[in-house]
Amino acid sequence: MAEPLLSLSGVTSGYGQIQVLWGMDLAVNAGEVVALVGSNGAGKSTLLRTISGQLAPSAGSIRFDGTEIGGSRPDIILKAGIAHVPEGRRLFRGLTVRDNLLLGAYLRTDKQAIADDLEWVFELFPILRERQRQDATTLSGGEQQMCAVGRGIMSRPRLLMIDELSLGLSPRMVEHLGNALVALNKAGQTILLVEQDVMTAFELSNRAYIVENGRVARTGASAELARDPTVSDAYLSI
Ligand SMILES: Nc1ncnc2c1ncn2[C@@H]1O[C@H](COP(=O)(O)OP(=O)(O)OP(=O)(O)O)[C@@H](O)[C@H]1O
Repeated sequence: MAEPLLSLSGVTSGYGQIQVLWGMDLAVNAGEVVALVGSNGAGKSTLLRTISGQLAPSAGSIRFDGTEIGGSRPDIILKAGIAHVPEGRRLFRGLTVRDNLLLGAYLRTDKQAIADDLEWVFELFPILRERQRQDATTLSGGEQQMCAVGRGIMSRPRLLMIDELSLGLSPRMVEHLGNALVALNKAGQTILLVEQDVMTAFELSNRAYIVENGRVARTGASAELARDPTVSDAYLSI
């Protein structure tokens, strides 16, 4: 079998003296949607930050497309093809929706392809086309999430990582974003998704990892995990 697009083996990481990840193993194959679920503080965001280079792993290996990227700078990792949509969206105040989206393409020089990708983002999220000249931080929470995901898409990543897609959003907005993710994946986008809402995570993904205390507690096909009563008893209420 081909090597996974992303593979982590024995990754440990944290913040100074505080160790959060204790030997994480994880793989994402090209074309998959993989979800990370687990309670608050389990280490899911820390894992994404370690993959995208905001944190350097203290041990273990992170391979992307056959190359070791663990400890590389964030811009190198972005250039290698990993985009990180952070928790809390982090849009730039004082910049329009359009300029926030274009910032996602700041490492690219292929003007026509950038224009095509902007059009693709507007197709996925038509409200962003309407609001493109508005300050991005004046958008509603759901629209800001669309803009943050769109900014990630604008780097034309081979792996799109999204932290907390549904946090604080209405069910209708979550459905809308979920549909966009399905469309993106159908177009070939590989996605690693951190999602607090376990059922949404299982519905949107092919496989899932349940993270507990910085370790993988369970992994498997999302459809099977969703049917497993030990999983639903333990995690559906978090
Ligand atoms: N900047 C930081 N400095 C120190 N400790 C941190 C920092 N960010 C997170 N932590 C700690 O790391 C642990 C894991 O946090 P992390 O945000 O990765 O969890 P999570 O699984 O993403 O949960 P949540 O959904 O609540 O964000 C927590 O104990 C948290 O307090």
